[in-house]
Amino acid sequence: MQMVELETAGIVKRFGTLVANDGIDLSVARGEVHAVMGENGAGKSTLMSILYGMQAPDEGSILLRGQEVRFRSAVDAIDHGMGMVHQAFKLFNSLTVWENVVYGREPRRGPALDRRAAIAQVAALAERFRLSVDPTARVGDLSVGVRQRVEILKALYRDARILILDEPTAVLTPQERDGLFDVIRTLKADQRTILFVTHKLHEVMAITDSVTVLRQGRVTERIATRDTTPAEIIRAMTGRVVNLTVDRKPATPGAAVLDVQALTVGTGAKPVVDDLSFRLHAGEIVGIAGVAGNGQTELIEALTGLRRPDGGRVTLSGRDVTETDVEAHRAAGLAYVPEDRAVTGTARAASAADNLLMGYQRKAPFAEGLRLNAKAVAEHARRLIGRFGVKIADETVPVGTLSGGNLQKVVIARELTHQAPLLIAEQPTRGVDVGAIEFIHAELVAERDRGRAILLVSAELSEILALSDRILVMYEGRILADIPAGAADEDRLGLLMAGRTGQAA
Ligand SMILES: Nc1ncnc2c1ncn2[C@@H]1O[C@H](COP(=O)(O)OP(=O)(O)OP(=O)(O)O)[C@@H](O)[C@H]1O
Repeated sequence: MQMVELETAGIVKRFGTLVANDGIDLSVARGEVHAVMGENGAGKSTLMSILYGMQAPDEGSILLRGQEVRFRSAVDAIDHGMGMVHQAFKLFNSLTVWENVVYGREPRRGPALDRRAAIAQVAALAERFRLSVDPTARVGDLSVGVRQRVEILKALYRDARILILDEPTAVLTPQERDGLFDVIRTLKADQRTILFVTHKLHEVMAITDSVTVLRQGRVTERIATRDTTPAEIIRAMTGRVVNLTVDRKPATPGAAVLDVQALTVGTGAKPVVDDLSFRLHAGEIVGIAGVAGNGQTELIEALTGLRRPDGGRVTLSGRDVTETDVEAHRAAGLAYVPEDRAVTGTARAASAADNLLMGYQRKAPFAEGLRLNAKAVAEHARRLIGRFGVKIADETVPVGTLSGGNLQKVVIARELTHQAPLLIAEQPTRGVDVGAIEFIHAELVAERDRGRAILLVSAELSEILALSDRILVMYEGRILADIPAGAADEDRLGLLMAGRTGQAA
């Protein structure tokens, strides 16, 4: 009989009239990898933030190894052996790996920080848990996958017995994901307990021992992974059957909507975007695959008017927009779903209605002279909230309190409903649940079939493969390969994304 490491009994958390956690019982054995799943807004993040001491529950209790605990803060939770790797890493980019890991708990020799001991301890910890990382490297120079390892090291350095991983694979390549899974296995062998929050069913099946499914703040399923199936988990999450494959006919591309010629961002010997050319046509979805940090961000900034390129030309619907700003790009026919929904995608303090309108307020039927037609704005918002299944009380609520996935739906809803010839969608389904992924994918394909040109940037290779008619692989600022979707698979793309053309050919 395995020992129970973590238990919750009847956890309740309310926000006004909304019950985010409605009596949650969780039970996780020591050394278990336990998945926590549920639709957007089901209450996963709320529960994790309670387990990590960031919020106090209104009711219920947490038991660690049979003892009831009450965390007063995250520091208190850490002192009790809790660790958490957030989706947005909390590291200092200008500091080294070891400085980040020991920060706040530095080994000392007398009053002075013992640098050598710190580096040695971090190196030993990395070796023990097979977290390959150079302790003296600067964090800002590291890839996303390695930075995630630094976060895990930070938790282990504080002797985390229970590690919460919040959608840890969202930004990883397949190879990095496999590396993370190896680390998880090593942690498990050392009797560490893992809570794995994810929307990805294949990962749950691959790495976890058991699953708790939440729905509207309640547990609808608690089962050993080997005794269940993805379809059963989906039913527990959504109460319905979800189609995981995208129905899609071959594309019939029309005229070029976006023409990028010799685009360069950055100067010097190695620009971030390096002499890059491609065309995107009406009625096709072109996917950009690449490990974060290979120039995709800068490419998209240059294509959307957020940044002036240092060379080359961008033509949108026949207009040269190279030197123009975002507004001019929008006017020429750009819709844009940005990667960072919380910062550039939405205004957190503004209502859902305002967020669903943003950027389009001067168009009919919303503009009435210099004023807004409030009725049209509200109706438009209510229609989109219903159609996209945004979980929100009504359109007047500020979007800052929405769960991550619901915020993403707001951005997608806004950008899909305006008939711009070009849609640039960055990580369109990051953090959204299976049901919403099914819906968003079907909408993107429908938009393509209506003749839109869609540029899809995604770290999710299965998404690139499911949707793209053509795939461009970016590596070090260049397009390393331009392949028809039929000729691509995860392994080949993974190798290309790591810059390895030889093996992939
Ligand atoms: N500070 C807050 N104030 C008001 N409501 C909140 C707050 N935090 C969360 N909520 C609400 O609680 C519910 C649960 O949100 P939570 O973030 O826990 O969901 P989730 O399962 O993590 O969703 P996702 O998969 O989208 O991240 C949502 O309806 C959300 O809008």
